Amino acid sequence: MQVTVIGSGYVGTTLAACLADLGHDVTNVDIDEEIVAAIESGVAPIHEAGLDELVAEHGGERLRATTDYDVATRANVVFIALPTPTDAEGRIDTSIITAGAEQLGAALAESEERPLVVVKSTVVPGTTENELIPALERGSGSTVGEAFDVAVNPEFLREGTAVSDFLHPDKVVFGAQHARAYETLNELYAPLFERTDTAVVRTGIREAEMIKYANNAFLASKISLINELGNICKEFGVDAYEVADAIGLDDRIGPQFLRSGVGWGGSCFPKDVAALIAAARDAGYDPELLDAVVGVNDRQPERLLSILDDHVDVNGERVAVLGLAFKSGTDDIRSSRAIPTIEGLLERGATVVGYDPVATENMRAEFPDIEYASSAADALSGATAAVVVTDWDEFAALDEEFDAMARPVVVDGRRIVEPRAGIEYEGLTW
Ligand SMILES: NC(=O)c1ccc[n+]([C@@H]2O[C@H](COP(=O)([O-])OP(=O)(O)OC[C@H]3O[C@@H](n4cnc5c(N)ncnc54)[C@H](O)[C@@H]3O)[C@@H](O)[C@H]2O)c1
Ligand SMILES: O=c1ccn([C@@H]2O[C@H](COP(=O)(O)OP(=O)(O)O[C@H]3O[C@H](CO)[C@@H](O)[C@H](O)[C@H]3O)[C@@H](O)[C@H]2O)c(=O)[nH]1
Repeated sequence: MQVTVIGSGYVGTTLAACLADLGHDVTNVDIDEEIVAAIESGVAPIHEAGLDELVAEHGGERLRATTDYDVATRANVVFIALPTPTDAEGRIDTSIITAGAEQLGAALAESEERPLVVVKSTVVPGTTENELIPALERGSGSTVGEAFDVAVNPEFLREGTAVSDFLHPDKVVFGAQHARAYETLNELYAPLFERTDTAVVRTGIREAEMIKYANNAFLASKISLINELGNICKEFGVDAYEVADAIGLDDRIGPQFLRSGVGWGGSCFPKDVAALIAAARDAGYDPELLDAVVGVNDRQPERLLSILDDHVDVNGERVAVLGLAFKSGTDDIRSSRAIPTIEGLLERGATVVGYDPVATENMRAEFPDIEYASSAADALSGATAAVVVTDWDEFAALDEEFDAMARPVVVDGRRIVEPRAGIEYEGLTW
């Protein structure tokens, strides 16, 4: 099929490269000329395992890129994968996606066929019907069902494993109003369904929008719950990881997302939970549990630092922050727990030295005045304490590097460092 993907960030590039790999002719549209040039020359514009290979294989051939929305006139399916950030009050900011939909509508006015416009971005229930369809109609001067059809197909990939998640999903969700839209999506995903045993959820547009938020709210809540239980475990001298392993054996709970520690960050959980809370409140419902989920998450970095305070007064001392990315496997620092951790250390008068295998440059833009080390060993050398914020595998192998610390206090927010004789080790929830 002929596919256009509007927006070529984490989701749009992964989606386009994977669809090209499944045999479709795909064109990414982005306002960023560097991204367009990279894809056209077969280079992935973002770091994702397996993406380089796909873009190298299909870029410039079955995978193209352009800044011109008019390419959508040739498409059977047009995905919208534009950003949906939050505004100052936590509400979803639909200005970018609405403007993009209107521009797409104008291009679709010239379409010979009736393409299916598929909302891939994460949008709160009602957004497609109340904002995106009207924007497409304004742009095209036509109505939904006449010049184009609309569906919602939320994305569940994780950063760091985006390609593998896309090609081996637990489920795909098709939200639509008419059989024709389900059939088109089915045809598009058919090569993937032939390879994998994927659950397909056929549902309405609002339901599909809500499933995405419910998914993320549930996962964020699961982590905040295990963090709350972990904090309680700590009070009783109980190892929260032993408890998590045991409760995870219950099929109704499951073993994933039970790693307690310094909390959740990233480009999705904080933004999506905030948007769901704001949308619920606007609709007249007070989401107390989700408020608490955010509250627990916001407090974990300060708990990490208060454990550090019990060991050492860091005022005037060098403190290493191991890990700056919001999780391992990515250079993304958006809402990383390292940010409040560094802020708390600076408030205490510490001299902060950060280390991350890939996220240093991104954190430097956020905190230009702290020191950055080129290895964990350099960060630890001469430090009075270290706090561990990201679960990079290499931190598990640290050993004699701790001997170079002025005082080997290690407070671990991710259960990744191996405790050993000679270090003053304490975990956040164990
Ligand atoms: N990142 C994830 O892991 C993830 C996973 C699932 C869903 N989502 C959702 O997918 C959507 C996209 O997220 P993302 O992380 O890919 O965003 P992103 O910021 O990585 O990428 C967005 C891209 O859109 C481009 N863009 C901005 N305005 C444009 C315009 N008017 N026309 C064309 N291109 C434009 C930007 O240059 C950028 O390349 C969001 O709604 C997000 O919540 C993200
Ligand atoms: O047991 C756990 C698991 C995760 N985390 C933290 O949770 C955050 C999010 O991790 P993860 O879900 O792996 O990364 P994302 O790439 O943000 O993916 C989430 O957000 C995406 C965007 O909406 C969704 O598509 C994915 O399904 C959803 O997992 C990170 O800070 C992790 O360190 C924990 O603290 N403990």
